[in-house]
Amino acid sequence: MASEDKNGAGALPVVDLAPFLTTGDEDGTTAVREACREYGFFRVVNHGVPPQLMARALELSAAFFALPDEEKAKVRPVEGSEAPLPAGYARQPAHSADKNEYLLAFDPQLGFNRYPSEPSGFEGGFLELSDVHLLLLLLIREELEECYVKLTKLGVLIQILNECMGLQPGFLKEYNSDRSFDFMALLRYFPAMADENNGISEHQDGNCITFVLQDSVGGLEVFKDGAWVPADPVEGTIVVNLGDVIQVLTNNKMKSAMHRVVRMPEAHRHSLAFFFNVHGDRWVEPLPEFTEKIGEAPRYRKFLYREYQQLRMRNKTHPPSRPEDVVHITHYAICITKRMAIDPSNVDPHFLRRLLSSTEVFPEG
Ligand SMILES: O=C(O)CCC(=O)C(=O)O
Ligand SMILES: [Fe+2]
Repeated sequence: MASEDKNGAGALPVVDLAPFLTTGDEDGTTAVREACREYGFFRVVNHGVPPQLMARALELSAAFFALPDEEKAKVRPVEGSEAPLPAGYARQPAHSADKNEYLLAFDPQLGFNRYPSEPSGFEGGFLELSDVHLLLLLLIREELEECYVKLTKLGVLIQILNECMGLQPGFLKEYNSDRSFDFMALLRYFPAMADENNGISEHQDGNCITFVLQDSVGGLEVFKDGAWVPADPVEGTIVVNLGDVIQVLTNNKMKSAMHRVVRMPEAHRHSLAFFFNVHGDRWVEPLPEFTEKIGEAPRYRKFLYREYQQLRMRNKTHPPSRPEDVVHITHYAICITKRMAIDPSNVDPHFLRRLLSSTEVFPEG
């Protein structure tokens, strides 16, 4: 089911979902489990999202971002506009930023996605430029909504994770059965400057699982074994990364993947990230299978997902001036300290280094 990615396209394990999607076969979860325990990233093939649809979604996204700002502002819930937005989501700046810009899309059935009304009068044969824009936006709606629905289905991965975690069959499926907190972000990154190439700083996603589609430019990097490894584009594949919710449920046994995006010189990069989320009213806490049943102390206190999502959103809308005030999952970490008598004048520096890097002293975020 899974194999190492040997084609130089970033050292991500590759998971073939064909057996699982066709027969529900959950064999071969070992490699997924290892990938999740090591650094929380893998790549899926035969995932059920048609490659032409993926390519088309990225193409149309590029066409969207190439529109003038005032056309984009009609569908983006920008500052000052009245476009609807689910509670807790930030409005975006009306003008292009210097590193990246994005468009959020929600479940088409929730009615938050905003599109212009049907353009009329095409029969006349002559299209005003703005009508061309309208037509493009309608096309974008159709294809992106199809892509959204297909990516929602990729959520079956939760059942593979359930197996990997050794949970009761169907537990995660039920825990994560509501889809109303999912959303998708279309992203465009600007070309790197001579002295600055940050696209998105290193971070862990706060959600459950993220699916990333990317064009051929590259720039997504994963932190693995103390180094940044490129998750290079491989046509037709989807990059999967685990988020904080899975890390908390497994009491740190599975990793919320650390990643970042580096901008490339002379090229815009387009990607599409689908955030598979638990419902905001769900309590998130380490499961008994990873705590009391194995005699381990919980490393996080329980929290409502909605509360964490709002704190994370606040990081974006009101960025704290001190980096230590940015909210990460460590906000809920239970610090397990060890009391011991140490004579500071007589400490072996190797012992001290090991002690300081011990997750029992400073739980990882
Ligand atoms: O653009 C990408 O490849 C990843 C984006 C990302 O990490 C995020 O939006 O959280
Ligand atoms: Fe991310």
